[in-house]
Amino acid sequence: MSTIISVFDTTLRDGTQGEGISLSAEDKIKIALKLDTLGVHYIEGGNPGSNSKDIEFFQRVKQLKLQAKITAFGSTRRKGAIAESDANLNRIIESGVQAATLVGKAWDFHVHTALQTTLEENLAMIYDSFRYLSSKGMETIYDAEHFFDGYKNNSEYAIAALKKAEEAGAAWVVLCDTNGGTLPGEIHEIVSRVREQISTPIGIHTHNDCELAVANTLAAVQAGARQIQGTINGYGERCGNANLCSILPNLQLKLGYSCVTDDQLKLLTGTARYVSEIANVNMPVNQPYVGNAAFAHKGGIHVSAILKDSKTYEHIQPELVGNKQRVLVSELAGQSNLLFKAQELNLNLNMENTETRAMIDRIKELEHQGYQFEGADASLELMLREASGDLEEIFTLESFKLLVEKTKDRSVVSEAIVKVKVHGETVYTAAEGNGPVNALDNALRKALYQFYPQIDDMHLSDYKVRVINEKDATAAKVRVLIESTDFSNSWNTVGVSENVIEASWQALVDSIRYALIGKTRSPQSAEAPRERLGLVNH
Ligand SMILES: CC(=O)SCCNC(=O)CCNC(=O)[C@H](O)C(C)(C)COP(=O)(O)OP(=O)(O)OC[C@H]1O[C@@H](n2cnc3c(N)ncnc32)[C@H](O)[C@@H]1OP(=O)(O)O
Ligand SMILES: CC(=O)C(=O)O
Repeated sequence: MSTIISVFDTTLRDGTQGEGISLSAEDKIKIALKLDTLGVHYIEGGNPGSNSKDIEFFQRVKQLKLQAKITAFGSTRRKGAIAESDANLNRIIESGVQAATLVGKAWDFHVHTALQTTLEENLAMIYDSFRYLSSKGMETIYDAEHFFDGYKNNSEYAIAALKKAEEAGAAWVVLCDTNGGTLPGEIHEIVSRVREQISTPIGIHTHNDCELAVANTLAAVQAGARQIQGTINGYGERCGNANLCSILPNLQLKLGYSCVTDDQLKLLTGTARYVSEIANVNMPVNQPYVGNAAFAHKGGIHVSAILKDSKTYEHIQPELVGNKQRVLVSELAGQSNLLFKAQELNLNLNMENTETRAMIDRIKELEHQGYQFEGADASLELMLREASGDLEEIFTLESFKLLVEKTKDRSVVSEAIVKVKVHGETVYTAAEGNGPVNALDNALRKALYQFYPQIDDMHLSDYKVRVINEKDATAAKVRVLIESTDFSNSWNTVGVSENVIEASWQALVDSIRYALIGKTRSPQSAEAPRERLGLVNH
């Protein structure tokens, strides 16, 4: 039977103390539902004594039937006051939650400097506050702020602070590495010593200022802590909190503790991405376990080995945390990368013949010129389909012209004239756009619509230009990356040239070719009358 670890999520409280993170009451509700499905045991919703958004959250969350306990956060009573009249403590009680977390000082230096009171008064503040909330039938959790710094400075006082909370009914005493400056060995030693003196279950709350929050949490658990506090994606004050997305799989898959069920652990990647979407913060691609690149293989030697057995370059099966294996194709690719991609696409690429080697050489040469296929899967797929003879011709370009006009009384208008050949027929169209690329896109679609009406379902969703060799100033090459979407998919294409219009054209054409793979319609069955579209035959 594996040891159960209580998972306390503070994304909605400490997470929102991270720079750039702000969650509405509605956002918090959505995240709480997701956390509940993930199986965390406590969800710290916020600080009802702080703002009305958090008060709204606590009112609304009561209507939901969650498995997790919702906890409200606050601090011990103000110095020189009585707990029963403390506005923040009363707000916690009024919020109607089952559990409360109170932060209280455990470092004598903080008592003198931040609170500017006596050591005795701080102990009384802890005792009174816990006694008051416990008397209201609440489960109380003591976040012993700066516990490790306090213990190193005055261990007797730090332990006395824990004992006061224990005496007053705290269900958990949580040792906080508030400044994030403690090292794993120290954490292990101090937690072990505390266990000898305190019978209340111990929790751990660490910050990531030395990039050790996860390691420190693991060290604490190995020394006997049984509650872990942390946030999704490690959001939190300064450098962040301990990242539950790393802690949960480390504890469960590596150390044999039980945090959530195996099925819930598979929801981890989805939860991390969902929370980052709601928080509007891009997830680092290389985030362990849940990042997009956590199981992405780029080096040819790696890919060659994972094709034989994934274990060669993967420390766990990505599916255990809901992630998946990916293979990137770049100038570091070998034939194995292409073989993997071809298998993924169900393409018959013959590794024995010289064409595959030629294809790798061509990809490497294009990457050298500035193309980047790892961010342009659709352009790569088109190349692979072409090489395996599995690509129908959508159209061929005869010519295009662009006109950009700025007049005194009008804003800038771009016009594109496109001449293409489709199924042997020459089509000539003109269209305006709010920029040259948009005008080209519009004119090309107009030309193709009668043959491929499905083209209406897709649109460009992102357009990025990057100068590749800055030194050459305006003569530099540019790389254009286009993201396109239809109702259910999105895909990326790339173009490179010294001319931004040409680079955009390449990426645009790839985007449209990709969208129309396997969707050719005969001209006879086209639905839209050519006249309506203003098409001219040549
Ligand atoms: C380690 C942590 O992450 S603790 C959590 C930190 N999170 C937050 O601060 C976010 C929410 N905070 C808030 O909304 C506000 O700070 C409030 C509502 C709590 C308090 O606001 P204010 O009354 O305006 O006080 P302010 O924030 O300026 O200062 C904090 C006060 O709390 C006191 N205080 C700090 N810690 C404690 C404690 N553990 N117990 C009692 N009082 C405390 C400070 O001494 C200071 O009092 P002072 O003004 O007499 O010096
Ligand atoms: C309580 C808390 O957030 C800390 O001590 O870091």
